[in-house]
Amino acid sequence: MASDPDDGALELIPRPRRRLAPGVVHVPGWLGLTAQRDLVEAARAWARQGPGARRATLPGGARMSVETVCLGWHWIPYRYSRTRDDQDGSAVQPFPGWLADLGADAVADAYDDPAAGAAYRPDVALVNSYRGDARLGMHQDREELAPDPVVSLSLGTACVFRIGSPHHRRGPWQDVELCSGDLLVFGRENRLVHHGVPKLLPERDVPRVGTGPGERLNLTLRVSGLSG
Ligand SMILES: O=C(O)CCC(=O)C(=O)O
Ligand SMILES: [Fe+2]
Repeated sequence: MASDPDDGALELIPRPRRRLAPGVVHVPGWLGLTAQRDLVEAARAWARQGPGARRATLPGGARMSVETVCLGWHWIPYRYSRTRDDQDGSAVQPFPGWLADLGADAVADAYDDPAAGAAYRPDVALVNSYRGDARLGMHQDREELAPDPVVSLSLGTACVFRIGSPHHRRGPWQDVELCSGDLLVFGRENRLVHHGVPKLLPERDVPRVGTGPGERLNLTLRVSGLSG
């Protein structure tokens, strides 16, 4: 991703890119400030449209603490729909072509594999907003029928991102800090890795990207493998 001129000042201590496990790559500061601000603005517009973002209800009746708006396919625990069945039933918002292009760049960069990037056409995004004590329990992203990687982009307040293995929901796991602008890709043999967000790190400085006080936004891009 092209960097923009005021990015360097924020990275006083450079954080190197890291391969956390086979197919799992963390690229700190992948998005420049302008791109971060543009994405936050886009996320605000998506959350204003129609019935807006919502805290999804889990099958047991509990509500998630994270607020989500979906693009392309609407995710309801644990399935996809073209309509917002747990809201007003309206059609899900379209998945923009420019976001698919961004996802393709992300995969190409993270895997250092232009062909993998060119082949990547995500058609689902979950745009998650975390505030206060919001967190996300350990889970797998497994409602998709396609094997393609998941691209995650973080904006605003930093968090602890916990990543384990595809085989066990409990540890061992690694805790990684995801900061504004960071890219994380998980795919290949770790496409079904267990992961979650146990807490936000609001004490961290956050670049002014347009998120609310203490707010973290995360976009996950996925290939549904669904048609229709
Ligand atoms: O917020 C994050 O970093 C992860 C989000 C996530 O795992 C999901 O939406 O399935
Ligand atoms: Fe996930």
